[in-house]
Amino acid sequence: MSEATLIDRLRHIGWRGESLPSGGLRLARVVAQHRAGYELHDGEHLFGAQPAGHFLKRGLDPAERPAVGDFVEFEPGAPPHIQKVLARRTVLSRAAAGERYERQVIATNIDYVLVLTGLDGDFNPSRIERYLSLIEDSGARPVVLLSKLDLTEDAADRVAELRGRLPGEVPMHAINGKDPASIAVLAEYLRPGDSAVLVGSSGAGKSTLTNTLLGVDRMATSAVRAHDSRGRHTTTHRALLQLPTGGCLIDTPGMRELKLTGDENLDLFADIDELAELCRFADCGHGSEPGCAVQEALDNGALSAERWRNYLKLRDEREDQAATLEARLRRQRGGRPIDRPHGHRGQRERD
Ligand SMILES: Nc1nc2c(ncn2[C@@H]2O[C@H](COP(=O)(O)OP(=O)(O)OP(=O)(O)O)[C@@H](O)[C@H]2O)c(=O)[nH]1
Ligand SMILES: [Zn+2]
Repeated sequence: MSEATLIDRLRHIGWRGESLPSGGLRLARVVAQHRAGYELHDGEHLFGAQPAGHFLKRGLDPAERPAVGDFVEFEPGAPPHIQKVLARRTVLSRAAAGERYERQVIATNIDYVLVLTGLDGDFNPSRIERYLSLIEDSGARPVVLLSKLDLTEDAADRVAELRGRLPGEVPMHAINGKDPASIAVLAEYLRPGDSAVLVGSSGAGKSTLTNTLLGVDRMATSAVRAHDSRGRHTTTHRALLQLPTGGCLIDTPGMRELKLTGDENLDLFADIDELAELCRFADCGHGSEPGCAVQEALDNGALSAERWRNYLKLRDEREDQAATLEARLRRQRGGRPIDRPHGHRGQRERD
């Protein structure tokens, strides 16, 4: 096969590089990760692969291991072995569940995160703010999608409420996920070579919208559903979908439970920080202190009580994560010789 064809195929699944690897290595994208290994896609075929030994070394920062979305150089064979992870253009991460702090890479090289919420009972601005806070430092751009426009009578009010709450630069679209007209609305985020992930709670309409974007008819939809119940196998099939618009959609189970990492600035709430600067006391607790600018804004409606509560919640969660992270770094510094093999590690994590 010609080099041009290989490059063209890789570009369709989001590769932005110029030249293919030499020395017998080949290039592919990680589309799924299982306990038993990785699934790679080269733009044409899906196949299993194992990480080379150096990725399994103890003490290696988990963030350096191959992750969903990565472009990797692999050595063909049975099985193929991943040798190298190419530089990532964006990294989505979250705090791993559990008592021990761990920052986990969920997906890389994602251009757009489509945050989907139903305009019906699922509508929840606080959840949208949580997603946006997580995406904040990833390099990926968030797009807020409000589904079930056709089912909701007060859609316009909800859209206006959210528009007033989110920063103006975050694109927002109210859609009917079943209507093929949505494809045109979303096409600018799904252009050839772009990668998107679709996140949102159960029932928000992720499968429905995915099928619409794929142009799958109803029969095929139920076939996809039947597959879904079989779990792991489905992830394989649906892990990287090449859409007719030219972009690709990455479906990773990692996006389902999202915890802050402790590194977020909560930029979304910068106005609240500015407000707090105006309080009479520098250490104002924003409770019953006189001259509290936050209370004043809550009283006169400039700041909504719900948004304030969500800010406090996300801030507490971030502080907890940051404290756990700090404690872990201290343990690492204390417990290891200075001349340790991965000396760059602590440095990176402090960034
Ligand atoms: N009328 C209408 N129904 C929708 C729309 N989006 C989703 N639905 C319906 O809402 C229900 C849930 O949609 P799904 O696509 O299964 O939701 P999901 O986000 O994939 O849910 P999980 O698979 O549990 O994560 C289905 O009955 C869809 O037909 C929409 O925009 N309009
Ligand atoms: Zn105050």
